[in-house]
Amino acid sequence: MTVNRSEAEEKRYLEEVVSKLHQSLQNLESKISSTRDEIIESKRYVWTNTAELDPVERAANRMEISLTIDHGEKAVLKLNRIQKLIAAPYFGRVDFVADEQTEAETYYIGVHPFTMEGSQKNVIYDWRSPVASMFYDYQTGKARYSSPQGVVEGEIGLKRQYRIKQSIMEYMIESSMNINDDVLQKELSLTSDEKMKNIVATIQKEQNVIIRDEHSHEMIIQGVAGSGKTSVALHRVAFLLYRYKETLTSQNILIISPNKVFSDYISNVLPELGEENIAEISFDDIAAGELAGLCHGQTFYQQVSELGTSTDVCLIERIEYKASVDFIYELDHFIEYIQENYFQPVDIVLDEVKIDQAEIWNAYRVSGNLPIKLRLEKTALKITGNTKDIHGDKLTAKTATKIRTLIKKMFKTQNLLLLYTDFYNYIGKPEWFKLKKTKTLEFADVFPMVYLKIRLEGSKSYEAVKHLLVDEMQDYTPIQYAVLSRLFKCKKTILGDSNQSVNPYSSSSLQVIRKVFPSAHTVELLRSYRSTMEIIDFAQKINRNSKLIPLERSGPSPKIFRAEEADSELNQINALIRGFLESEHRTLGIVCKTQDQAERMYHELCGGYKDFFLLDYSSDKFHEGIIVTSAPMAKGLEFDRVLIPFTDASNYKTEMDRSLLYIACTRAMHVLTITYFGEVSPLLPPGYEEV
Ligand SMILES: Nc1ncnc2c1ncn2[C@@H]1O[C@H](COP(=O)(O)OP(=O)(O)OP(=O)(O)O)[C@@H](O)[C@H]1O
Repeated sequence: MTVNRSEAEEKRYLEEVVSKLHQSLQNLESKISSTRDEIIESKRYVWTNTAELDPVERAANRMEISLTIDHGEKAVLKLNRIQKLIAAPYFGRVDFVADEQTEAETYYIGVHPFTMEGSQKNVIYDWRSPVASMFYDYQTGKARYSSPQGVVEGEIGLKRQYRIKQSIMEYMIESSMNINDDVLQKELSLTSDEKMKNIVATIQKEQNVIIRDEHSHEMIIQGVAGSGKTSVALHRVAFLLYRYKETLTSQNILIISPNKVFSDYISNVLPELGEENIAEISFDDIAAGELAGLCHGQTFYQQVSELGTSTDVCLIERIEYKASVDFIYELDHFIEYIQENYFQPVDIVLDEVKIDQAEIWNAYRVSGNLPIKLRLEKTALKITGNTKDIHGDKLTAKTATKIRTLIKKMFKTQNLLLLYTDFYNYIGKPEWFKLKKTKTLEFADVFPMVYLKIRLEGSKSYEAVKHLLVDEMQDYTPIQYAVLSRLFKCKKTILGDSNQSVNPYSSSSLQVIRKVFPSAHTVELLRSYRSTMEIIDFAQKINRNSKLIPLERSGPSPKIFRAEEADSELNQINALIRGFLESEHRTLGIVCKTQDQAERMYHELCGGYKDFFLLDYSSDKFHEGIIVTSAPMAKGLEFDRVLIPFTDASNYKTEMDRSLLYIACTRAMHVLTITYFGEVSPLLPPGYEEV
């Protein structure tokens, strides 16, 4: 029998669920309050009876207090979830009858699960539960899901989606009406939030496959702009934390993110899903940690800024070479070469001890494929362990230390900078290694150096990390991935879009990344959710990706405004800002090509507006309001409206500029406007000029 068939019945049922939730909330509140009293009382007891209690009793009391605190904290967590559920208890429903059963079960699906105290029956199922997967994977008709007991086959008789706000049902949609698109359209037409939000109510089938994948050791997600890569990766984390709750905690998951603003922007998603946030680190942080005390390096963004203005072909040549897969092979060859040729043993004659160079060489040869320093260590230990002095006695500690030092010195040099310089001599291209200043590397040399260091010394391990997320994969070179593989042996989810590189000279295509991770499972996301069809269409004319499928959501056509004079471009921008302030939209991104241009723009407009912010490489917060920034910084973010200034032919002309322009355009959800003075950039499509 189908329960709650009509809308009126659904509304009544919702009231019933909300009332149960309130009841549960009250119970929890009184439980928390009595737990608090209990803790205070226990502490007072220990405090006032300290003198009489023996150490065992004191320890037992402390243990009891800590257990009670633990229970209290769990109750507070549950209380927070119940409070959220009261506002929106569930968003979906499936009625499913398993093949061997006669009656359909009704499953209401929400962000968190809910069971009344003392009852076995779930009132609300967690969106990550096995049965909830059918909500994302099937319409009505034949369906199946995998449970820990095996695959369950059957039929979905009814499927519904709801939008509930402040405990009130705003709408409910039946599955027969192409629900996904309808509900999605409604969700996507809303104005942006200050932070990225969860998408549990509208996860799409192809996204669900990625979220629930349990088997891939490495998963690569190539997705077009706005296809939900970042959202999906975060939901995947939430799913894995649920699925492997016994062995995986948020402390075991690390995300390599492009910058702090991006980390702040995504920081709401996991807490919204009831999970703790995960730690983040940038590639620059990893390099700084590995090279601490040895040398400094230019950062990725400093390199991008330099390339924004430099046309130094030698610099570009150096960057391109070091961003190739062949470069890793050559560096590996060099490391093999020095292993064989830089170790030059000689006879040791010292303190009544004589060791033949052949013996040392043998010990070195059988010391295996270890990082060079460890190999030398092992060789030295082996020799000192096996050697006797001329009287047949074991070596004294002092002599053994001297011999170990001598053996380690038989390796030509362990100075990293010297070794790295030697590499370029070895390949016959000494001119390809240039320091920016004393002990400061160009960014293109930072990760080769880290790689060399790991091969020389071994690596500081990140063993606590059991799952690594890498966002914006296109901006990382093969050597960076080679470093990752050595530092992180854990499972990885790697995501990005090859069309959104902020540095085309060192970007990695999907094919290249697959060469580095040949056994990775690769998936593509082709549907774009962020921008209206008009904005997607415009962006596609700048950087075509024939595979991209826009979601059918319409809005105003992008506009290009030409300023009559240099000064009037600023007037035009002020008028567009006023238009934004009068609209219902909450975020406007003024996205310049470079950080210098963004700073200039910020200072020219500053003072005129409140909620006006500059996002630069040192920023760490994403704000609502008017945000002036550069395309490299805006990567990964989104705004209701985007305004791209200075799009004249001299500012946007190279392939790198094309990529930056594409990134800037695809940050817009609803409105895109472009301004310029002089000659329009040839990268912009014709037919959008406002007259
Ligand atoms: N299934 C979905 N339901 C609702 N919104 C979605 C869905 N998938 C993606 N979105 C929305 O689309 C927008 C883009 O998502 P996200 O930033 O995760 O995409 P991305 O592929 O990482 O983008 P980019 O590479 O362009 O930075 C976000 O507003 C996100 O909430």
